[in-house]
Amino acid sequence: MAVVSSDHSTPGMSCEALSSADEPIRIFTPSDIEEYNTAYSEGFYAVIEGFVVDATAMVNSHPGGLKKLMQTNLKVIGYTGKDFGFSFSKGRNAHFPGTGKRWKQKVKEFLTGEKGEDGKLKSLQCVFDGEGGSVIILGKLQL
Ligand code: HEM
Repeated sequence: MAVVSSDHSTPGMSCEALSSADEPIRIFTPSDIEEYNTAYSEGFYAVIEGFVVDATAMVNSHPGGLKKLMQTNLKVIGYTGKDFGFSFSKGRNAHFPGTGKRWKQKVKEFLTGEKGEDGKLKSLQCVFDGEGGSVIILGKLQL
């Protein structure tokens, strides 16, 4: 089976620095995410570099398989050693550079995009290349 190794790791691609504290952004707590993932058997929220995404559309299409996708929010994944530390560009589960690049481009679009009726930044879809699937960027995680 193919393994995505840390050879693809490109820390400069990380999106964490793009975001500031005073954005009009939807905020989620870890329990919001855990509760959502428990309550909706077909819905799945994940955290990528501190941004909360609806990854339901990836459930049946993640090229690395369902098991790995479902581990996304666990502390064994990612680089922080804590829950919700997943990144496309840091850590042993790093993905191909094109995936991180698309992600960063969409996070920038999200952060500079329109606001919805609630005054918060509107959700934005991020479609990955090929059969890579898609996620919807919703907001930010507050630990
Ligand atoms: C929301 C979280 C995730 C998203 C949106 C996502 C997305 C993707 C995408 C678009 C690809 C295809 C392109 C590429 O390899 O870069 C991919 C492949 C892959 N992903 Fe993920 N991924 C997520 C989480 C994870 C996690 C947590 C792991 C491992 C623990 C993982 C392991 C893999 C592997 C092994 C492949 C390669 C499959 C192959 O070579 O055929 N992914 N993922």
